[in-house]
Parts: sequence; C-alpha cells; structure tokens
Amino acid sequence: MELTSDEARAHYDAVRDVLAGTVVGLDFDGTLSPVVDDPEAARLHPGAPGALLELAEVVRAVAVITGRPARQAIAMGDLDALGNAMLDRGAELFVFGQYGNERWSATEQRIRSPRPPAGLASFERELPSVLRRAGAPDAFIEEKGLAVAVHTRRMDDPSGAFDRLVKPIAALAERHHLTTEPGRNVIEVRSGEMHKGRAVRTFVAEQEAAGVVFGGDDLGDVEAFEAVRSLRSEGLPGLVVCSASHEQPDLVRLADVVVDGPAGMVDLLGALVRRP
Ligand SMILES: O=P(O)(O)OC[C@H]1O[C@H](O[C@H]2O[C@H](CO)[C@@H](O)[C@H](O)[C@H]2O)[C@H](O)[C@@H](O)[C@@H]1O
Repeated sequence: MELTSDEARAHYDAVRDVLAGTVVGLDFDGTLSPVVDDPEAARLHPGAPGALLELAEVVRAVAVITGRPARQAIAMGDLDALGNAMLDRGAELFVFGQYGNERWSATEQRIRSPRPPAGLASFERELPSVLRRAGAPDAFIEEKGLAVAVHTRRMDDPSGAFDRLVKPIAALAERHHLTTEPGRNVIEVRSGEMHKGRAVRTFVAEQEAAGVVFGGDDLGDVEAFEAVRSLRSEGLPGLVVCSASHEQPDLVRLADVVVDGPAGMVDLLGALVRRP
C-alpha cells in the first residue's frame, strides 16, 4: 500500500484512532473482485472473505457499495453467509446495490428496491440501433433492472468501441432523462438521482459513524471519494482508498492510499485491523 502524502498518513492514523466507530464502504468489481472478461464470472478475491471477517471484529459496519444489482453481488460474493458470520463477529454487512438505489443488510435479509426509472424501457428499445449505427452491434448489453450496462471488454477493440459508443449512448440517455456513467470498458445508463456519494453519506449518518473509509477503482466511485473528503472537511476522520489499475490511472490522485487492485485491498484491510 502507498500512502500518497504526509497528510494521507495523518488521515490513516485518524481513522485508526476511531476504528471501533468507523464504517467501511467497498466497491465490488475491481476492488473486492478482480476484473474478468465476463461480468457474470466475477467472484470475490480469495482473501476478501477473511479480510472482511477480521474487519467485522473491529469496525462498526461494512457496506458493499456497488453498481451491480444487490441480488447479484450477494450471490457472487456469497454475502449472505458472510454477512451472518460477520454479525457473529460484531459488525453488520450491508449491500447498497445499483449505486445505492437498492439496499440489503445481513439482519434484514431482503432487498429494498425502487421502481425502474421512467425512461429506461424506451431507452433499451432504441439501444440496439444506436449500437449498430456506432459500428458496435455486438457490444454486450447487461440489463440490471434499474439500469443498463453496455460492455466492450470482450470486443476486438474494446477501447475503440468504447470511444465510438460514449457520445451516442449519452445522447440517447439524455433524451430519456437518464444519466451515463462511463467505467472500465463499460458505459452504464441509469437514473441520475442516486450515486455512491449519497450512499456513503446515508451509511455514515445511519450508523452515527465516528470515521469512514471508502475503497473503489472506477469513475462511478468518484462521488463516494468526494463524499469522504467532504465529510472529512466537516470534521469526520476519513480515508479514501484507490484500488489502482492501468485502466483508470486518474483515480489515484483523488486517493489517500493507493493499493494494487483487490489483492492490495485485502492487504490494506488486514493492515487497518492489525494493532500498531
Ligand atoms: O460498482 P462496481 O461494483 O465496481 O460495479 C461496476 C460495474 O462492474 C461490472 O463491470 C466491471 O466488472 C466486470 C467483471 O470484472 C468487467 O468485465 C467489466 O469490464 C467492468 O466494467 C458490472 O458488470 C457492472 O454491472 C457494474 O455496474
């Protein structure tokens, strides 16, 4: 792990000082789960369950804050069982799915979800013709219920296809009053009302947290990074962790701690809980 400055070291120490009251928010893909070609094949890093269990012994609560549907993240991470084991160790596990639109917790054991945004169905109807016109008819469309993700990772020229698609998809989304979220070889389209920054703030408020840590790897995590920084300016100890990749190098400059992907995140969580 790399602390990016002396100031970052001070933020790290400040969070460690209030660890028992701290909440930890973690993104799923690219942070807890290594990025793979097939979105359905993603799984937790093998070290993540152990790291989360150890974390549960020392922090107030943990949340997986993800762009994935909550149901999918729970299944892929076996978070149901992990959440029960974490409860036994003293901390509740939450899943804020679809950028905070959905909510699940280990004690509630059910997913609360709003209705899909009004323009989504008509957006989806027009999407295939937009993909065809942009020369990317075989981009993979992931339908998530409240959102749609268009993936280019498995195409011959993933970044070329991504570049060709960003603008036309954004224009189509705008016509249907939806927001575009570009990510790692993916363009997501969803309601603009919610984002991970709001999810972080809600989590902190509900848990009456004394500190906050958030770890993420992609552009959809930037609002959560900003939420931690602004909570910090309001006096709450906070730490921003970037799970770094060559695909999203610009995120590094927004973080206090930079780790090498999910393996590095597992090490960081271990270091956080270890006594100095
Ligand atoms: O907020 P996250 O937990 O990071 O979820 C963001 C999106 O991640 C998924 O796509 C990414 O991971 C895939 C599997 O490793 C990879 O193939 C893809 O290129 C990445 O963009 C997921 O498919 C989306 O639904 C999530 O919203």
